[in-house]
Amino acid sequence: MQDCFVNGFRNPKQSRVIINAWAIMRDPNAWWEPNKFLPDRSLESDIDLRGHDFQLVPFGSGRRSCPGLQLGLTVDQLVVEHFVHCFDWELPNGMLPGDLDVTEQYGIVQLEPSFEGDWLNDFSYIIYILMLYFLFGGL
Ligand code: HEM
Repeated sequence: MQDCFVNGFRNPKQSRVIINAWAIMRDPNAWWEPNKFLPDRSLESDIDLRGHDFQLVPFGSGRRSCPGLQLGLTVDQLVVEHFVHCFDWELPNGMLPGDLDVTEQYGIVQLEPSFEGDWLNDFSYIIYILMLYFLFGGL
């Protein structure tokens, strides 16, 4: 392992580098009206989310990208389909979508169990363990 330079910035060996996907997703050079929630922007797009187009990297890119990509996409789709199919959604007490507080909060998502609560309900953690089980033949 060696130090390296990226765009003139020195990265000492063994540095931990965190890609700021939030900033990439809000870069006006990469996205039209980046601060607006426009799901339709994906309809006509040929941007690849498997790590080949760097303006959209939900699963990372390269050798350490997410091995659960296909499972993640499948499960997400199934969950949303079931939610839409099984429930009638509405906001309470005549609330309008604009009344919802969707203010962002600063933070980093970590994949680890919550030992304080009912961690069995932590769906991500169970999926993660299953993935390890299948990958390494049972841990
Ligand atoms: C929509 C769902 C998911 C998203 C958005 C997601 C996203 C990510 C991202 C961004 C990374 C880091 C990639 C990097 O460092 O470049 C990652 C790594 C990883 N993900 Fe996922 N993931 C998802 C679902 C899953 C699932 C379902 C599993 C397991 C069944 C999984 C297992 C892993 C593992 C083991 C790594 C570490 C890979 C490594 O460091 O070599 N992920 N994921």
